[in-house]
Amino acid sequence: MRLLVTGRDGQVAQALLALSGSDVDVVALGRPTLDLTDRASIERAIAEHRPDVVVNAAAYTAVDKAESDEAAAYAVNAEGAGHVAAAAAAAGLPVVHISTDYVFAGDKAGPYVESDPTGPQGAYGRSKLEGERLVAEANPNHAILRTAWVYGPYGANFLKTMLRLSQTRDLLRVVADQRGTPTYAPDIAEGIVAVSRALESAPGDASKRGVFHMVSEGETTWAGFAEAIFSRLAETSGKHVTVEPITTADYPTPAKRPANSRLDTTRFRQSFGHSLPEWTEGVSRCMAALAANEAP
Ligand SMILES: NC(=O)C1=CN([C@@H]2O[C@H](COP(=O)(O)OP(=O)(O)OC[C@H]3O[C@@H](n4cnc5c(N)ncnc54)[C@H](OP(=O)(O)O)[C@@H]3O)[C@@H](O)[C@H]2O)C=CC1
Ligand SMILES: Cc1cn([C@H]2C[C@H](O)[C@@H](COP(=O)(O)OP(=O)(O)O[C@H]3O[C@@H](C)C(=O)[C@@H](O)[C@H]3O)O2)c(=O)[nH]c1=O
Repeated sequence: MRLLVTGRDGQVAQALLALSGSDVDVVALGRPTLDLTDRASIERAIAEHRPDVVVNAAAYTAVDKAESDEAAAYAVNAEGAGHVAAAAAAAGLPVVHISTDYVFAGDKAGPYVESDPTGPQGAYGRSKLEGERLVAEANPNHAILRTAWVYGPYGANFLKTMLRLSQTRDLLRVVADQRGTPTYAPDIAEGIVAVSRALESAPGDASKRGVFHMVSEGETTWAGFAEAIFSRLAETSGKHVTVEPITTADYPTPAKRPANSRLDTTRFRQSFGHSLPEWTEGVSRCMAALAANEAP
């Protein structure tokens, strides 16, 4: 099976590339070769590489910047995602599209299921929600995978920000009233491959089409995530960093984040017979990969 992945240098795209081997062939293309705002560039890539499934892992992910740059976020996350899905549809191919917990308002008491009403709190979430709509409209043969709090050895993410800040600080203030599930990019990549195989091998199966929540097992807060990172750092390097739990109000940001980002993964697990490991396992694996210098 060959996957054409948009966004070559992203966290998820890099994790997919790392899986490329005899079983799955991954071609990942980014700008300028493949630009989501240029549908013809996507069509050219499909014609040249002849994939079995197209995976849209490219996105405008600067959550705060999107507040003052909504048109740019919309061009990539909404219209661009629609272009990817339409180009795949024109070639008769399924599309796997990655979306986010930030499509929800975050005011539900329990974990969100796929059919819950959406209510994005910021420009990034709005653009991603519109992307979901345009993908579904352009290509019925789609799986939209909502994930959350992505981190990994490649690219920019919260775990790497914590490690960077710990080089100069012994105490970090981190919000403890936003709940969700950190999800390790290599586990997301495994999930995408499982979904892609299902789309390819079960062409008309509606149970494997639509929106799915795909995050690691378990849940925590950003402060809990930071504590897990620093407890492993202490084990491996002896460096101690204290996490001071604070409220969202204590950490003002341009974009409002959902207080509850928890996603119920039942539909994903039942439809694909696949689940992602506990979030704490990913933290250990990521720290080990970084310590072994497996990624920049
Ligand atoms: N990061 C997270 O915490 C979460 C991410 N997601 C979603 O998961 C997916 C993957 O995210 P992640 O791997 O973290 O993303 P990254 O921010 O690591 O990478 C995004 C990639 O998209 C590329 N890109 C941006 N604009 C375009 C464009 N116009 N054409 C082609 N490529 C473009 C960027 O390329 P360049 O280097 O050129 O800018 C970059 O390589 C996205 O859909 C995201 O919305 C969902 C939940 C959480
Ligand atoms: C760096 C830092 C952040 N925070 C808070 C701010 C925020 O509420 C939370 C996370 O901050 P970040 O800006 O790193 O993460 P953020 O960019 O909000 O992450 C989001 O990215 C997009 C792409 C998604 O789709 C989401 O699932 C989610 O992963 O942690 C602290 O409390 N203290 C700190 O020192």
